[in-house]
Amino acid sequence: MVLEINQLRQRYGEREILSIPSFGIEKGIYWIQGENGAGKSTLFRTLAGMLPFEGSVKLDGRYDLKKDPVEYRLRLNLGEAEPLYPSFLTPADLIAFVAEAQRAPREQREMLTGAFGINYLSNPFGSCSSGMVKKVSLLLAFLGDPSLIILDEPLITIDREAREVLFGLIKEYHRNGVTFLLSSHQLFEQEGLHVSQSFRLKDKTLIATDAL
Ligand SMILES: Nc1ncnc2c1ncn2[C@@H]1O[C@H](COP(=O)(O)OP(=O)(O)OP(=O)(O)O)[C@@H](O)[C@H]1O
Repeated sequence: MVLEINQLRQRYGEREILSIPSFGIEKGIYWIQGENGAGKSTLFRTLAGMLPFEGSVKLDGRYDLKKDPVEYRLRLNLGEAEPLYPSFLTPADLIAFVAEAQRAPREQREMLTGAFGINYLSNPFGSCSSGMVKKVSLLLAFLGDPSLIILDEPLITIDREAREVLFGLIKEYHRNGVTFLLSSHQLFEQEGLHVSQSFRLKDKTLIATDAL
């Protein structure tokens, strides 16, 4: 299995947000739905190793988030819904930093920068449009050699052209064996993206739904 979750519990203070007894997915493209506040972003941040949690999460049947934190993080990339970067930082610096951390080759970095048409790499984030910030965050999610890419609300603020680039990359990476977890309040099927299965985050857990 690409991703395996067991007895996952997540809370903010006293308030429990997630309680997932078990969940697993094989290779594919998955759509995670859920009402506002259901806990999608919390789940994604937990899976990306950004929040402490109870339970276990494993990638590729062997990399345990708690026991193999570096190997695990090299194989899971998260594109956040509303990325926030320090205003003084430039896209060029951030891309170089993440590329190094994810051991991404220079050609991949250049291919992605070109694909998203990201110019003005040296202007700090403070002067970038929200669409540009989002495009940089999406680019970062494709760096390296991930098994799983999680994109939280990837379609917000990006224009039609960037959306086409994004769907092209998802399809290409998927052909090369990468699994995707996507959340969106918009329908992916209308964009020509075939989703393997869809899940709904409800009552703190993930439930399979065939109502696509
Ligand atoms: N850092 C935090 N501290 C305390 N509570 C939080 C924190 N982040 C999120 N929450 C709460 O946890 C719940 C789940 O939030 P989350 O952002 O994960 O939901 P979501 O499904 O991504 O929602 P949306 O579709 O609106 O983006 C919400 O009630 C939210 O207010």
